[in-house]
Amino acid sequence: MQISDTLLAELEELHPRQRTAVLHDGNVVLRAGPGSGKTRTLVARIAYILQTQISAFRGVACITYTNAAAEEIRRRVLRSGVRAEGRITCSTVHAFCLNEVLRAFAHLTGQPAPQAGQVLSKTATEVLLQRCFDQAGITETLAQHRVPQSTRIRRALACGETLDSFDPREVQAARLYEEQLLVRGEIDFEAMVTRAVRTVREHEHVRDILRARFPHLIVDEYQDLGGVLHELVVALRDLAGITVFAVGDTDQSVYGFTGADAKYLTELAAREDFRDLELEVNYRSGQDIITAAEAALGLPRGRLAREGAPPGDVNLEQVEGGLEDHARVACDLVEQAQSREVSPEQIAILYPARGLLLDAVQRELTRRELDFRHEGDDKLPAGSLSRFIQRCASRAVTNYQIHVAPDTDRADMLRRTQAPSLAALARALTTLRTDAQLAPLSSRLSLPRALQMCLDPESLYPADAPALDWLQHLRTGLALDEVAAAHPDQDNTNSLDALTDLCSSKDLLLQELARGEEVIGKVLLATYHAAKGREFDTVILPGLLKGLIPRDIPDRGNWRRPTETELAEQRRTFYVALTRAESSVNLIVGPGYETKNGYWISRGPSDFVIEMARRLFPKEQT
Ligand SMILES: Nc1ncnc2c1ncn2[C@@H]1O[C@H](COP(=O)(O)OP(=O)(O)OP(=O)(O)O)[C@@H](O)[C@H]1O
Repeated sequence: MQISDTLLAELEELHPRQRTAVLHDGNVVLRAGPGSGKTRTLVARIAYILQTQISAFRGVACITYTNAAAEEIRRRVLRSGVRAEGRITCSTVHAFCLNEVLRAFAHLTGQPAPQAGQVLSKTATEVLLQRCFDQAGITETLAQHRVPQSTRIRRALACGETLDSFDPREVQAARLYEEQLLVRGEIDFEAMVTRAVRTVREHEHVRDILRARFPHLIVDEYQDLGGVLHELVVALRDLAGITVFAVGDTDQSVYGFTGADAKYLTELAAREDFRDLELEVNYRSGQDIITAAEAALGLPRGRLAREGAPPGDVNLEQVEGGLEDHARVACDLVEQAQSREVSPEQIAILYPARGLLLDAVQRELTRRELDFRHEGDDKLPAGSLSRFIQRCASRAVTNYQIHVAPDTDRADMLRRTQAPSLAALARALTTLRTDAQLAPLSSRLSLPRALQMCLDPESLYPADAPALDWLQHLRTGLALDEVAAAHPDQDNTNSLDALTDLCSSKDLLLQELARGEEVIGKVLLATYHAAKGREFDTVILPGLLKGLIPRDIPDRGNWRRPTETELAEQRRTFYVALTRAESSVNLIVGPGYETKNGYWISRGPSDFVIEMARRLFPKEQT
């Protein structure tokens, strides 16, 4: 089979080790540090397999940690000149389990596929868990604070792991919860995976069909998988004979609180039927940034920047006061970067967790009229339908902005725009309809046309038009009520009405609906976790204070110091944040901060920064 020129050129540009990973005929574990081109290699591998290794009737399944990562990988594979429409199934593990296993084989396994509204929303999950807590006699804490712990117990139960380290009452509550799901005919995101594993293990014909459809499985961010997901991958490998390509970095394992464990990546790499490959060059960051990040991690990996890369800056800023000072300095740094012509979307202000620091930074950005995008802003309803609507709003607003821009700016705006394409939106709507078990809107061609008529009409909606009118038009034009009514995910069944209520009660403008999705011209404000997998010219880290990072852990209504394991995970999260920077990373420290009740906590700078400085400058007093 022929390789396209684009893919050939890409293979030539890759490092020989990356190329080996792409071309290896068999299972691969690719372990590598930040910025080493794991994602780039993974994309090339998918394109290579689709073009040369399997027939046009077969495909590749790719499992990623987030929907955004799935969309990005699909976009990049399609850009590499591969005719892959319909042959690449790129989704989160939950979507994979629901659509490719539970739904796809419901008729063969006799297990009913989740129907409208049966996939519990976050709130419904918490309500049910609370009932199980009550039955198990747990009164000292609310169930909503223990969801991650309950998830960990359920995963341990599903994998048959020892439960000794858990509170027996919480184990009982988790068992009750599982029973209740079955009795009520409901499912939640966790149960999707456990039921999918059981289906693959117990049904040979399911395995045969899966292998025929997807002879290759690609898994990104493997270090963030928990035991159940690892079981699924192992079952697909050992029982179904699917070739696995797993990518990850144990140093970037940051989801331990949900039961994820980097040991599964190490286990896979140790297997004889896997080729274990490592990448050593960091193509993203300057050498000074890499060295500082490794010092913060406390593990000198000795990774090298690409040859000729500028060393980059690591700046330490000390403030005298509390979080308001951190916010002021962070905004000064944004303005300085902009004066060096770094575009706003190349600047990220990252924070460890919600709270007073985030509030202070948001206030200061707003006061200075610095346009920013706060990711994780959960004022809008959750769920894939709500997100689809926000992406549509983003396209509508971008179109309008380009339309009213001076002629001279248009070419540049078009080049830089990251508003979703009609094709991407059409794919998202098709997925929503498939999940809701609805027939396609009509013929293949008419879906992009229906989208075009809603989003790019001749007379465009101004960015400051009321969002309500626009949303009503979209609801009808794309038959979204049908999707909401039939969708199994409760978040989606509720979100359309919730969004409409919000638009009318808060008089939201179209641009406010689009806000969370717009990128260009906006500084990013996000958690360390949300910044994972991304890169920015300049990274600003305010609030590096003991108590905030490493931060204390809420536990049964109180706060406690992190355990060793939690501390190590927080350190890795800090490492992830540092390694997002290409040219400049800015650490802001100070003497302490004021709590909500006005108490001054003077615990000084973060231990992570102090340890980092000691390792970098062992002879100097820090
Ligand atoms: N062989 C290469 N030559 C030049 N640039 C490369 C090469 N491989 C990757 N890059 C670039 O390095 C940057 C980081 O790559 P990528 O995002 O794939 O890394 P990653 O390993 O997935 O990072 P992380 O784990 O930190 O998310 C990207 O800008 C990518 O284009």
